[in-house]
Amino acid sequence: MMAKLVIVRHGESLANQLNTYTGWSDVPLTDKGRLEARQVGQQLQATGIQFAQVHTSLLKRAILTSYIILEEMDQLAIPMTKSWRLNERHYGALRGLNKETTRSVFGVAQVARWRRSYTAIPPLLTQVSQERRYRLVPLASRPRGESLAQATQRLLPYWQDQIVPGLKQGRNQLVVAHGSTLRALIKVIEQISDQAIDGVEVANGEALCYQFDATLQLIEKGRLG
Ligand SMILES: O=C(O)[C@H](O)COP(=O)(O)O
Repeated sequence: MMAKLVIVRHGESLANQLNTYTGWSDVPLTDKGRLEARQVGQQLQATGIQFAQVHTSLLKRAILTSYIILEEMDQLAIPMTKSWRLNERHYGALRGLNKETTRSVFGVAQVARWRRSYTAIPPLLTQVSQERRYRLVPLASRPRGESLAQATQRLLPYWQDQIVPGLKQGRNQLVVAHGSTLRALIKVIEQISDQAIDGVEVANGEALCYQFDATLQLIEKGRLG
């Protein structure tokens, strides 16, 4: 039995527009971001794919992108799971800072490491988030800043327990998440090395489509649009 996994990065957010580090900041979509979401939804609708389940984060830019996609596909009724494990990599004390400004303060090489290396950890916040949405996440599991490697570790249980079983049963899955958590997922699915992952980018509103067999062997990979 074959199943498809479609992974989509949320549309442009206000922070993307302002070129600031976002991470766990809960920023809204811009009008352009909503349009990007609508376009992905229309492209998916045109393929005729039916999803069994949608997975997204606890951040509204991804949640709203999911809703817009499902609305375009007339599939709003499918089960949706929101998990902190799909949240963007936590950018620690960099969040809210302008990416260009940090290049002039910390240097191009350091910023490139923070943004694309697998193991670089950004400067940490002094406290974990106390927001209500994370109340079910143990304090010790809440990051104050993460490397991509650390974000991959907290994403993996979700992938294994919530996404893989459906794929093995031949049920198509949609994941709407963030630049770095999708890089983590792509790394796991395509078995990309720690070094090579620094060259992987996912744009706002970009969708990748994977086809698996019942043993989770990757049969095909495609890009939508
Ligand atoms: O959290 C962010 O700032 C963005 O989602 C992704 O950041 P990046 O462009 O440094 O990968």
